[in-house]
Amino acid sequence: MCDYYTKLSIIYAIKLLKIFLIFISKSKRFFGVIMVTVMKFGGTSVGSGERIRHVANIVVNRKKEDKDVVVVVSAMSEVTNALIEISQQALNIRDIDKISDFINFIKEKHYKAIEESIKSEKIKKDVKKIIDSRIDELEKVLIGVAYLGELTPKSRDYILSFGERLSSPILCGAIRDLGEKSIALEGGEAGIITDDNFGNARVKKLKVKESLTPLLKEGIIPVVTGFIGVTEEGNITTLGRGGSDYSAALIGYGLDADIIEIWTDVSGVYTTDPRLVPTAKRIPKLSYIEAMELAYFGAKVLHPRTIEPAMEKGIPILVKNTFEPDNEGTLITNDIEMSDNIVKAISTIKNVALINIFGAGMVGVSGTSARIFKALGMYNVNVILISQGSSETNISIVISEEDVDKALKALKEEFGDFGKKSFLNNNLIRDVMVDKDVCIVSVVGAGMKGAKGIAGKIFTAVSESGANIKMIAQGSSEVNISFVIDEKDLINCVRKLHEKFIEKSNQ
Ligand SMILES: Nc1ncnc2c1ncn2[C@@H]1O[C@H](COP(=O)(O)OP(=O)(O)O)[C@@H](O)[C@H]1O
Ligand SMILES: N[C@@H](CC(=O)OP(=O)(O)O)C(=O)O
Repeated sequence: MCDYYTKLSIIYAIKLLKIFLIFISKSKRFFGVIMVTVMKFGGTSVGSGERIRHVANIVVNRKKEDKDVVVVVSAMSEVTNALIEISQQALNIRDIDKISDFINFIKEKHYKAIEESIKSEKIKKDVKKIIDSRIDELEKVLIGVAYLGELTPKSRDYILSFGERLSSPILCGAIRDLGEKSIALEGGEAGIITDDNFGNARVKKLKVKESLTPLLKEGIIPVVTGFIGVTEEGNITTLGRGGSDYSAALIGYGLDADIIEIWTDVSGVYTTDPRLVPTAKRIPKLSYIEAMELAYFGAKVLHPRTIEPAMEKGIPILVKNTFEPDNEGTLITNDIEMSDNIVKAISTIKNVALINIFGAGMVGVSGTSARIFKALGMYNVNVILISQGSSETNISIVISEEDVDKALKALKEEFGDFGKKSFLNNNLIRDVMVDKDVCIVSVVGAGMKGAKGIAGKIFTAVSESGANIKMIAQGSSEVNISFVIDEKDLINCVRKLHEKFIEKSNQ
């Protein structure tokens, strides 16, 4: 009996708490504080008209829960890759017929999406008008590239921006079709102002609050292009591949959002890429630091720069599956959830190169590393991993494979010609060796901090998988150990680590 009354009072206490929380949220709104959810949908989530309509339904349902919603959308899947390819072809082959074929393909794809996602003839007509004018603009730029035989980083970014500038009006139309007010905006119009580092622009200013708050106050759902920003001079920039997640984080930061949701094609952040290891499991909770390490070291589900703005303001990030919206996904916050597993996840980066810089001349010469990194920085070469031997005769770095030529040029300019392998030449750098068929494997988990013997166990498992470790680095955060192996050994190595540290969790 007593049990019955205890249960009843708990139920009533929970109900009262819920009412109290709703009251707080409504009164916040009453006092002019906007409660915002930023929802970012990736390329696969808007990969067809049917999917766009499904996404519009998710957005509209959220709006009906009395939430202010800002949507950030990527290009339809494969469109950004196709834009990269055609811009390169316009430059190299300079074939106008190829450009016409591409334009027809893009037009058909987006027209089909409009037909499938929007029912109202009036809205369809409005959206087609926008799409027509953007595709016309795109065709002119591509023809310009072919005639001039010139593709600058600035014009390349302009071309790449069309992916998102075509998908956003369609999603906006589909939301309007479901009865909500919506406006499509470009990243710059939403207040993302960047420097002019085309291809990988950095944010200079955020005017997100000024741009979006008036719309939210009128009950409008802004649909913002992910991936792109604008310079103060008005040139479109891109934020790096996969950068729409970062756009969502910037908008969340600018609006002091309550939550930033990343809607994708998997049910959250997994213990490793589920495409690589089918037994990978969803991680229900991650700390910002763990998520940052995973994203930095290749977990494609999150763009590496997404975490920082959210972390700075303590805004939770929730990774959700568009095709399984009831799945809880992964919640990323400041809290460090200690699980039974010391190792929480494994991520990988392919298409990298290991550069080994040798030279006995480097011993005791202060500032050599600084000169190496300065030289690489001048050529915009991003260094992913660094390791220096204690003898100081060797520094190893890992960079993106596509940056190798630039890196060699930078080092030659700074240190003169190397390769003359004699100490008599008195060169600071005696030789530089490049290993291209390698990849990075990173093992991440907050529990690794201070855990004795974990590195030994990891490397034993790596050797059991048959892989040979070529370089090791441990980040200063101590929640990550990264190493380089041959790319051919990648799958076996990751599967072995996953089996040993995650599936059989007796670490
Ligand atoms: N640890 C991981 N957890 C989840 N997904 C991962 C992980 N590592 C890599 N991925 C890959 O990231 C993909 C989602 O990222 P992406 O293709 O950029 O999605 P979107 O188009 O929605 O932005 C997944 O399909 C998955 O294969
Ligand atoms: N469309 C851009 C930006 C992006 O973030 O896309 P996605 O969300 O589909 O990864 C790209 O492919 O790089």
